[in-house]
Amino acid sequence: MAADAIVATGLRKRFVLRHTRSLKEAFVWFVRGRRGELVQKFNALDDVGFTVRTGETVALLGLNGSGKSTLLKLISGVLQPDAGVIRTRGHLAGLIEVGAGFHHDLSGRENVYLNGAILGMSQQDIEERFDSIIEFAEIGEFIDTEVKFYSSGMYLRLAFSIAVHTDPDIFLVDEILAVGDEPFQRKCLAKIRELADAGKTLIVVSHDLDLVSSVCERGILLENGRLVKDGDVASVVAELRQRASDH
Ligand SMILES: Nc1ncnc2c1ncn2[C@@H]1O[C@H](COP(=O)(O)OP(=O)(O)OP(=O)(O)O)[C@@H](O)[C@H]1O
Repeated sequence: MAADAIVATGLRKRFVLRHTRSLKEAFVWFVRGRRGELVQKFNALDDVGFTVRTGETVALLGLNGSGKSTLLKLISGVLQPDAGVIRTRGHLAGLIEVGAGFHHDLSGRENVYLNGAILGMSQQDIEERFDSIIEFAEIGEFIDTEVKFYSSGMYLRLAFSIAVHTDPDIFLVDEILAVGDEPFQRKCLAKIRELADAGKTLIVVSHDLDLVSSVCERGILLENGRLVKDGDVASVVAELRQRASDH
């Protein structure tokens, strides 16, 4: 039986909704003995729990602001939950914020080494995979150009290529297809399917419901930070479409 790749229980993430208060509001708050909170907070995720088995392909679905990216960031460890526990097993990689680990003043080549190291590759791993990373990214002669001059598509290509070359057990994908052109989207998709066929665990966030239906077997639906449905992708997509039309 497959092991658990991700176990999440009782996850809560709170964000500040409003920082600024008028001087009067701040004064009233102060003279009333600082009761309540001066900043207004809300739960971007509230009591979210689920288990993903190794090799499962899961789509995180929901309308804008429902908490999908926040959940992905908790899984990746970029953010820590305010309550609850998240555990992952194996090497994790993915595209959460495209090129987040990139250093703007460094060239593509230098960023491959930097990013590769951040994602857990040794110097030797990177050297061995370097040509393949560049070839997949189709960066060509721009490899020695500083990445601040890259287009958003070029950024995406390089970041995606580095991430897939780290040989992850769990691959997280957030709206990857948004900035890539069509040929590159197809290539990414083929790579993602290849990872899924190789038994890797995939977590995908996308508003392209046809795409996630074709890539993922399971769907998790979030609404206002709460998990409202978890099941086979077709039924969860149908539920989301229903809720969206009632919206
Ligand atoms: N760093 C932050 N500080 C404050 N609020 C945040 C922060 N990150 C996210 N939020 C808020 O948390 C809520 C959930 O955001 P999140 O990006 O997870 O939603 P999403 O489902 O991925 O949305 P979308 O489909 O629009 O990408 C939103 O209301 C968002 O404004």
